[in-house]
Amino acid sequence: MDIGIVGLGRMGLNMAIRLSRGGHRVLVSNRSQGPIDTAVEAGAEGTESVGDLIGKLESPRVVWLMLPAGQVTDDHVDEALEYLEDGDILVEGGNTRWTDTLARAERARGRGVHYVDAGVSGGVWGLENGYSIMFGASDHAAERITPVIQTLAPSPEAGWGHVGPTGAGHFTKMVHNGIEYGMMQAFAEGFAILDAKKDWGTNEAGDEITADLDLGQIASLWREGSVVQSWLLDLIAEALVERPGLKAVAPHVPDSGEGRWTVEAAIDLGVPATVIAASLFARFSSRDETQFASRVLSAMRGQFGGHPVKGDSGVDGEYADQISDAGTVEIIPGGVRTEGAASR
Ligand SMILES: O=C(O)[C@H](O)[C@@H](O)[C@H](O)[C@H](O)COP(=O)(O)O
Repeated sequence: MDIGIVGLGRMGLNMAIRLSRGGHRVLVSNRSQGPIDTAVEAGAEGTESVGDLIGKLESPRVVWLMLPAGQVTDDHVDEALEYLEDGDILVEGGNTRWTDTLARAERARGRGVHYVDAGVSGGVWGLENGYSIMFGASDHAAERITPVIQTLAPSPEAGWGHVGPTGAGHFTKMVHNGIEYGMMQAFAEGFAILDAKKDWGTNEAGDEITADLDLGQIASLWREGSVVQSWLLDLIAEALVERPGLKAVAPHVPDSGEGRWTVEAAIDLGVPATVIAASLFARFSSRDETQFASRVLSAMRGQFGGHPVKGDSGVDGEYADQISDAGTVEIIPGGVRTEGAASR
């Protein structure tokens, strides 16, 4: 069938290619020309603008926006609605906040345009493996877009679904990503514990035995037969085998909003989401350069207990007077060991 794809970033370009390979007539529009050329090589037709793309589609038209969530998507929804007509379908496949989707669907309804919100998972691997697609739509729009969904999905029968009315697609994808945060955090913490373990007691001669665990080996062996086997684990195994220690990766984890919205939804609905909330806050901690909360904690301990307080440059800090009273400070895994410290 005819479909127009607007936005040829990491996701949109691969989706356009997969749809072209699947035999659909795919028209593409993008701000820069390079991705258009790549899509055209794969069988798509390039266009000059959103208006040009919509003008060349057969009615009733199906236009799929695949853009970064937020203002860019909002602007393109309005632009597309200028050209779309009664009975046309506008699909929005970004990681959009579901409440924004409802507002945009309202604007589309005012022009007689069916609005479909598609949660699309699979990342850069989707081109070859297919995308998991969860979409919200009216029954009419769902039926009309099913042929393209089946081509994008891992198979025509599986990995996709019409999950509810408009809004339900992005709501479902939001929760999917909340789960993703929790699973990622659990794997990350498990491997951090494995990485920290070095001491294995003493041998018969009384010598201490120390040895690092091979995390790449452990991740790889878990891939087959273990309860925690998963695609995320596959990716961890590849990363740890190729880059042991991950020294080139900064311990700084961004987020695009889905985890925050999942926690907000949990609060609105009164549903406990302890793991997802903790994993979201762990990402915030990774970016907290000031570590102010930890400074407050350490200062309080120093004040109420006379416990040693480590300064920014070793033991010489703002609380150096307390430190000298307390003795030397040594940071050890799992806590602070002090020598000669007056303790209560
Ligand atoms: O299902 C997926 O394919 C991913 O979830 C994908 O959508 C993307 O990689 C996340 O949006 C990253 O989200 P954060 O930036 O919030 O980690």
